[in-house]
Amino acid sequence: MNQYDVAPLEGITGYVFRNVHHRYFPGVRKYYIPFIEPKPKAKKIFTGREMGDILPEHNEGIPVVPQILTNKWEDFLWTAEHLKNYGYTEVNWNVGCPAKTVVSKNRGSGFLAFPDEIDEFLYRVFEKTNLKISVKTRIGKEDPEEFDRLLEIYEKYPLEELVVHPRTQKDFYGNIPNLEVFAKAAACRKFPVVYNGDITDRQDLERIQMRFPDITCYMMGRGVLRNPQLTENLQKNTLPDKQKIWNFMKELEESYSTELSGETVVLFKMKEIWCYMIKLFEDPGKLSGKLKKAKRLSDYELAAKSIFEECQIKEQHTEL
Ligand SMILES: Cc1cc2nc3c(=O)[nH]c(=O)nc-3n(C[C@H](O)[C@H](O)[C@H](O)COP(=O)(O)O)c2cc1C
Repeated sequence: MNQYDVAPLEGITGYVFRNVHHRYFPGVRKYYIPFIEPKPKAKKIFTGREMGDILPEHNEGIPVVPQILTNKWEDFLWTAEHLKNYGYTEVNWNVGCPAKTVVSKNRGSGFLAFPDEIDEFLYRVFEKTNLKISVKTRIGKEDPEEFDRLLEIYEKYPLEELVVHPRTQKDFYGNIPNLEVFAKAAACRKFPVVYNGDITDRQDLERIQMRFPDITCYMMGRGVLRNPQLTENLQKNTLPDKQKIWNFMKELEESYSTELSGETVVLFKMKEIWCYMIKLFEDPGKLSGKLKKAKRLSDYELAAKSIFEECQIKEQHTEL
């Protein structure tokens, strides 16, 4: 039986999204919390956003894993110990983020260019903590060939699991996931390996699955924004149900309106999801423009409702 995880998507899959998603589409194995950046010198351990995301009362009954973004093992351990105080038993390390601001500081996938430092980082972390540590990685900074050495290092440590997004930092979200390189991770017997990248429907999943029958766990990010029912559709072998997705979007908007202050912020949050969700529909045409231009929630709601009422869900596979 396959299992499905929801990827960390900074600014999107926070606790509000997570709670509504879990209510509508239960059965996700793990929801990853978007990255937390250690701030050992700051007055507050966690920012407001980070705190909102990790509070146990914001995640009741939801399987969540927090994620840390740093290239300093001391800072990782410092934050991980604080997360332990909130009841977390597993922490994920982000060596995948391709954003320029992160990579320029040799963090996220920028750190992949320093394999010896990665080795030292993991050695220190495993030496000093009994928390379960999983890693979310890309296959290299510049070149997919870098993955051989990286995998060799990962295999030295008892990782809880290794999530692999088979692109380099340089690929960003271009090119297609490199399945030849992913095959090397899929052959690993030291720890479970999770596939992540470009899964939007059953067709995508089956393509990966045929090639890697031993991989049973899949993490999905943008595909869940395109179709929030994706995890359920894959679990139950069903197609997207417009009414259910509409109800989900309505409740998400209500939850954001309760948790956030100001119509503009809620509008921004909903529109961000629509950047991906619009690709679920056949020919949204002018309605898509109306939704993008909406300045009030009432205008947004009208445009969103019209798309759900007037446009068919695409049967054919679409790019993300
Ligand atoms: C808007 C956005 C925010 C993201 N934030 C994070 C993050 O906080 N931590 C992380 O490890 N990856 C982050 N990612 C990467 C995703 O988790 C995922 O690895 C990537 O989107 C590929 O998977 P997908 O094709 O299923 O979307 C982010 C991606 C996007 C598009």
